[in-house]
Amino acid sequence: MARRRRAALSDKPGTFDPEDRSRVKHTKVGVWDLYEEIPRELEHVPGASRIEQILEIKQNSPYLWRMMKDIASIRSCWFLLCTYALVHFILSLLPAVNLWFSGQMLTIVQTAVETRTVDRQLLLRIAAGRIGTMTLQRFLRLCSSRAQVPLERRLKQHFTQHIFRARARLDLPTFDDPAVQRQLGGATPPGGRTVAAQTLRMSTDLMSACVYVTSQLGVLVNVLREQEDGPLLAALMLGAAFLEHVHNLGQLTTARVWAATTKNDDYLRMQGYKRIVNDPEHRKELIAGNLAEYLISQFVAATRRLGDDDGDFRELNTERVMRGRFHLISFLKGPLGQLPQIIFTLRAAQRPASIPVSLASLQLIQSTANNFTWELYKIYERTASIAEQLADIRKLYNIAEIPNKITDGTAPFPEDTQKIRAGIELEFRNVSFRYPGADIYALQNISFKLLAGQLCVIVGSNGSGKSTILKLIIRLYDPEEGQILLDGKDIRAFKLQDLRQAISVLFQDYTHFPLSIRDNIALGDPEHASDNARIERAAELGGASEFIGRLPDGLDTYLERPVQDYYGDIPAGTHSLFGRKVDYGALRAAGGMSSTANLGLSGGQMQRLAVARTFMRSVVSDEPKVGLLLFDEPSASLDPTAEHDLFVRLRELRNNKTMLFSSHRFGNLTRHADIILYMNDSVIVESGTHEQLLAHGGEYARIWKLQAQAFL
Ligand SMILES: Nc1ncnc2c1ncn2[C@@H]1O[C@H](COP(=O)(O)OP(=O)(O)OP(=O)(O)O)[C@@H](O)[C@H]1O
Repeated sequence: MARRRRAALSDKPGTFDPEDRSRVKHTKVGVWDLYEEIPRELEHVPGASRIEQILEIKQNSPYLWRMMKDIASIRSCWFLLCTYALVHFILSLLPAVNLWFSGQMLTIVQTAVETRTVDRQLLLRIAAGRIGTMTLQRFLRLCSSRAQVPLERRLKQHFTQHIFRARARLDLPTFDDPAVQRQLGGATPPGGRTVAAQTLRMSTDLMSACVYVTSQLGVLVNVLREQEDGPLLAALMLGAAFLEHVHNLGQLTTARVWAATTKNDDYLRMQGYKRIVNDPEHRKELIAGNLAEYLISQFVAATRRLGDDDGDFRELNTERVMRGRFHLISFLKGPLGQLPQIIFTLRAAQRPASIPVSLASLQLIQSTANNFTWELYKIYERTASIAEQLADIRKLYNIAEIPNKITDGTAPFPEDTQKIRAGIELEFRNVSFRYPGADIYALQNISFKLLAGQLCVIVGSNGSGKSTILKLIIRLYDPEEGQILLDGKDIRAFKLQDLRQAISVLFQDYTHFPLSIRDNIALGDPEHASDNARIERAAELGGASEFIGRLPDGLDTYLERPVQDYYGDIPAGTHSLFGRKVDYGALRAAGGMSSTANLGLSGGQMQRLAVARTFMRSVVSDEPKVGLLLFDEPSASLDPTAEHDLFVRLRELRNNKTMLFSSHRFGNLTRHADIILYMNDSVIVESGTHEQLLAHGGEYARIWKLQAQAFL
């Protein structure tokens, strides 16, 4: 397995401070600044970092065992796994068999030179044996690739499910936590191959290397036993081969903790210019602003100023490492490699009567020694990649155990399922809350009570905390202080599953899933996802039926295809393929543009779909499971008629459900509200009914008059 450079973030504790000159070495690499950590322990002891890696391997090896057990438990993996391992075991023995044949062949030649006779039988057997091993080798390679493909596919399926499950179960604050994101990222290494497939290859490579080394050693001992001066020659040859690898060792021992950055203004701006020119997102401004000529001249000038320093970090760093390879040993290793032959020749000249070994066997010993040390060196050199691989396995398993920050409750909700028909009572008691990592309170000492079946509208300026109230009710986050009660009981006591089942929420920043419109609506109530009648009714109530009917694929239209089409060298006249517009540059996807832009759905239409999904959950159902409806600006993108229709429909359909709206609009809804909360700067400033607040003549009354005048 090729050695993979650890560029990812490690999950080790501690920090890395590039400014710490005592611990970090700084090197200029073109426009880049490379900071490499000097290993803390045994800094000047060669191989110290290897010891560290070996300890890491030991620590993580139980995870390898767990993965092997998991692999073995996958359907029909056992057979494939055994075949694959056996094939590689035999394959790694074959070089030694070949070597043995070579030795036999040399003996025949030697006898032929000395006695002028050839043992034909033996020669034929050896020839047949060599052909046999070559054929077997080809056959085994074929078997290996036949077993490897399905084996890796099954591993990928199994561990993709593992990752999917691990990600899907995380709650919002946990998922948003940068440390968790880093942990999740670390469990899915770049390059597409799964950790399991890489582990499989690593394990087989390692097994093959061990078998290879042992068998080569066997042959070497066998050959040397028959030679008088063999041990001396073997020592010389092993020494020469070892020297070659010592030279490489120096190259490959690089710091494991490092970081590179660039502050070069020209380089940064050039990358920015490239993005502007490549990204379709910026094309409008580029053309409208007549920026092309300016950008070209700036780009050319920056390239000129940078000269040879311009380049991606990896590219420049590789060049730097390659330059460093030429040092003394690289000049010496050639002549040193010839030393055994020179000594052999000198000894032969000194004592021609007792030439210790034939020149042919000398070659055999030399190539065996070379192979032997090379494989040994490779095993040693692999410790770094084995340590990394085992750490990857640990990370893969650990993501399934990331604890959620929102802890689950134990009490069922509602205690009496029939009671939900009458709505849910909601109370906030002195609730204060800050978003994770924020210093400022989003809610401060919020208290209000909503009786079952009441309609509440929260109004207030941007950022005053309206949406946050809704997010706390559904327990996306928990309050820092205070309590939220449903039917008189703290919501933290309830089972999360039950709580979220009883509440329906339409977020202001709702998202549509990259699925068909049908699935998007159906996900409002996964239990009835295949009930088309319900889906159609929800679409109708959401005011979405009409425009859905005009789409060529109707409910089966994909809002955003989760899979891109791939194109080869198709002629430019092809404007559509598979019923979709051909996107020649594939840049649209690269620029993050969704295909809803192609669909041509307006913001209001998208909002109607979101409302339809909410209706699927809350009002289409015959057996009411939802008792509290939360709407965050549900009409922000709707025209006045659509907004009016939506509110009328909502009031008609809600029965006794408790409803809570966050809104910027006064009038349409607030007039019907049992309670209005007027918020400013994270606190409730005024509360009461529309009439009460108008009579109060405070901020609510002032803004209501302002809005009313604007529409008069
Ligand atoms: N995910 C978040 N992380 C950190 N701070 C946030 C987050 N979401 C909101 N905030 C902050 O919390 C405060 C309240 O935000 P909230 O979204 O509740 O306001 P809002 O009244 O709904 O505003 P709007 O009318 O613009 O929707 C704001 O200061 C906002 O910047």
